[in-house]
Amino acid sequence: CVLKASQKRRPLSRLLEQLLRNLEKRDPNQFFAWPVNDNFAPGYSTIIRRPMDFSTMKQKIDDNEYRSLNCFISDFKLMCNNAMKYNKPGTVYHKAARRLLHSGLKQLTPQKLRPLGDILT
Ligand SMILES: CC(=O)c1cc(-c2ccccc2)c2ncccn12
Repeated sequence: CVLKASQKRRPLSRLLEQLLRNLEKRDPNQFFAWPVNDNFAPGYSTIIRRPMDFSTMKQKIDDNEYRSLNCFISDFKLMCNNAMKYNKPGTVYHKAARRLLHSGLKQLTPQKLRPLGDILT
């Protein structure tokens, strides 16, 4: 069937969804899939002022809240840095965040993204 204009995905949204799926694959334990719950992480909401997780990023894509790739990358970095702030070095979550940040950013370099063409300009 023909997609109505309202259903047509914006090129940037399609790209961000693809990048998000790629980043989620690097979180096999799904530590970053959902907002961190204070019941699992005592005091989390007082220590971390701007929580972020993959489900929230997905919702922001669907709500067209990302005006650019850089805003998307900022939320990804925020999510990883929150985990490295709240969790002590050496913990499974701190290590997973560091690894996710480094491997994720390698996928988001201009060299990797250039083939996607002028969609990013
Ligand atoms: C990302 C993060 O900081 C995190 C994820 C989790 C988490 C726990 C269970 C299932 C999914 C994520 C968590 N638990 C305790 C302390 C911190 N965390």
